[in-house]
Amino acid sequence: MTMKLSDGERQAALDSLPAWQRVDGRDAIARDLRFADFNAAFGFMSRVALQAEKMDHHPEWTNVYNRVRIVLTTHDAGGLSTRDLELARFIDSLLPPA
Ligand SMILES: C[C@H](O)[C@H](O)[C@H]1CNC2=NC(N)=NC(=O)C2=N1
Repeated sequence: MTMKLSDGERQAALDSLPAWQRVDGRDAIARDLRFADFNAAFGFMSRVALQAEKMDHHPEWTNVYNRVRIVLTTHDAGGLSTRDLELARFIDSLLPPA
């Protein structure tokens, strides 16, 4: 069973993922992105979607034209887990350094 991160683990994880912010009132992290156009945004989302299926771990996200907001949390654990960190690192690996 996936366990929520402890307070210390959460802080260390956030320190290691500078492009991600905590979400107010939730044990979750978010990253806001802007692409050149819808095609670029949707191409990125497709790559994330394939990885999410592989991991059986899925983002909460919204897309408006060239903007994508991604929120990661582990529903089964009721908060952030190592699965979110793994998916966040994969997402970061697709993007230029922040
Ligand atoms: C049954 C299935 O394995 C689970 O519901 C998976 C699917 N994707 C998931 N995604 C996320 N973000 N959190 C989960 O707890 C989760 N659980």
